[in-house]
Amino acid sequence: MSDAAFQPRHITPSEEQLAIQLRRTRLLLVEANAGAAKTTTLALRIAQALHRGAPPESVLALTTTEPAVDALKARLAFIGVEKSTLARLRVLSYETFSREVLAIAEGGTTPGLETPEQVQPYVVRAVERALTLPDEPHPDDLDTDARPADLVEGLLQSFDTIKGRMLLQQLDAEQRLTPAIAADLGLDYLTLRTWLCYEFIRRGGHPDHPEFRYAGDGPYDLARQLLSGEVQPGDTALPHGLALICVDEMHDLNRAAFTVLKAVLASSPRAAFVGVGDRDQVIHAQTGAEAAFMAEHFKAEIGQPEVLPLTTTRRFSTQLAQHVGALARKPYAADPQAQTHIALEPCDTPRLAAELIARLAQAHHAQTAQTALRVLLRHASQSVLIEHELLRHGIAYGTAGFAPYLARPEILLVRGLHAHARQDYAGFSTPEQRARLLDAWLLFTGARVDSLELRHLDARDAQRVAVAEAAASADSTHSFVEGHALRSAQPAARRALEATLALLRSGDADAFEASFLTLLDPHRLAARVFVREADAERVAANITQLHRVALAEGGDVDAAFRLFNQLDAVRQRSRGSERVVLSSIEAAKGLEFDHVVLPHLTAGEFGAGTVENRNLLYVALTRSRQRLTLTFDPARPSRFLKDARFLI
Ligand SMILES: Nc1ncnc2c1ncn2[C@@H]1O[C@H](COP(=O)(O)OP(=O)(O)OP(=O)(O)O)[C@@H](O)[C@H]1O
Repeated sequence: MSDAAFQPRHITPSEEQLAIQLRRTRLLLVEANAGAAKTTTLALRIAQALHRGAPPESVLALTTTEPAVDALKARLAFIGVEKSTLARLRVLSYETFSREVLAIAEGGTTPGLETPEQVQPYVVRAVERALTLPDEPHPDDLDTDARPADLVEGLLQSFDTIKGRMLLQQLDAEQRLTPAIAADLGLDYLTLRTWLCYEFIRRGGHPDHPEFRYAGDGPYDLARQLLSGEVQPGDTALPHGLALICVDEMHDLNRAAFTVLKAVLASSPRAAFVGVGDRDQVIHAQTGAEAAFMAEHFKAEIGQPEVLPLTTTRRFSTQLAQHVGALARKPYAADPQAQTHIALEPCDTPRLAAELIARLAQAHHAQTAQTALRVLLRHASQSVLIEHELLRHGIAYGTAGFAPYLARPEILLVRGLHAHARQDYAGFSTPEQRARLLDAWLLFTGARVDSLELRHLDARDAQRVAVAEAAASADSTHSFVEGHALRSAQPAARRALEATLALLRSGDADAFEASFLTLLDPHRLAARVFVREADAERVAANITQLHRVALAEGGDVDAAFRLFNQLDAVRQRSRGSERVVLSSIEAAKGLEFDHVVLPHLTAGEFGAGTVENRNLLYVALTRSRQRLTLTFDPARPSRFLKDARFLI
């Protein structure tokens, strides 16, 4: 085995980085600020292990999300790890890793459910079961006037916490569950009872594996089996003989993932471990993420780690580091060579901010350097006005973390309402566009496809076939909306949609301005369909923004909708852009961009002064390299601007 240092491409490691790259210690932790080269240094450490002769398959790197997986792979490629080697390394999210281990332990894969809407029926059944169980010792504590469907959102949030923190595994197996114990766990009794019923339904009746797994169930199920001894460290299902185990974004560890990590370490006792994280980047506290897993819990349950520093951010200037340090209330050193230009742009209205962003994007495209401009948004609905402005100027852009506004189901529905009212489907010229439009109609009307000829198919396939047939022409699309989507809509949805259609048929601009949102009532329309209140709010916000944009186009309602159609055609013709991207903050975690624009740092726009919002802002600000542009309404600046000393 050679111990010469791996020589990376593109960078010269600092002494601190080299110390981490070369350290062979069994347990090594690095806690450092955003941009201090944690992911890069983890990549260097992995490359060093390969350089020393470790087979790529003997390296396991775990992290929280798929974007974080991609960020680490990108860093490995950046420093010169060959593509063929990269493909053999195991860089995985906890969820994927745990499900892979469980598939081996259980002898087969378990179906995954992706959305809250897919798990909703199971949660509703669980509530109904909890409310009707015979011999319930505390029936008064289960009293609720709410409909089970209205409880689903809150329950799923509590389930995230129960799973991530492994709350029930903290109790004795024999302990009887009482309202007092529920309160000790920070839950109400109905939630606790429903959780037990939900797990009974999810796991019951299947001898080898659960009926399904939803987000967080991979690490939770594996951790549970590890604690109960069904899977043990050293079992063949777990990898062993690993040379190196790494964890990136370690601040996102929760109890379930930590339990999995402990078993991975115990199964490969000779492996070296390196974990890196930054406690101010915790944005998933609801799933039990806690910085303590890279500090006191680690020490108590795994062992005393060696701790090495990465003291200096390599990404941005000292000036920006001072602002971010003030926000996070911690020291923040930066590379004195790095230059980041910070521009504070007061914009009295969102429209002015959108115009500014369009100008910045245009100038950005005019540069020859292939640099990236990323507009980071707190809410997807904030993109409507900005995208509209970009499209009007023919400026190519992409999106990350959300769909382009003209393709969002609720916007398709509104455009489809207008197309239906006017019997003009010019904006939906291909069968694919009409199929997406019909999917939106079915989503918001709650109408089901119920055709004798399609009875042999399951509900989803039947809908796909029926929609594809109906989308073949504009006429058949119109008939499907009239004869099916509207006719079988739930009565309240149908009333709202028909009233909106009548309004759009009238072409009356004043009525459109005054009554469109009241008649359609997008929040209620969405609340009937989506489980999460946040989703209903998002739908309502998107439609409200579209309405505003339509009004700003002048008095002619039909002309505004024709413009949406034209802009959608522009969007589809342009191949999108990787150089100018509008994105959620979550989708930018772990990444960096030459120019970051953070619009709407205005009171009430970014969110209240909670730790989670502050950490989101911290993540957003620290993505920038050479330029950072912040916009805000000077009459109502966000308090975060003061906390970060951008404003006095
Ligand atoms: N030795 C080096 N010389 C110059 N630049 C470096 C060096 N090491 C890392 N960098 C650069 O520093 C920047 C930040 O690195 P990296 O993304 O690894 O930081 P991080 O701590 O993981 O950030 P975050 O916490 O935001 O995920 C990158 O642009 C990277 O290329």
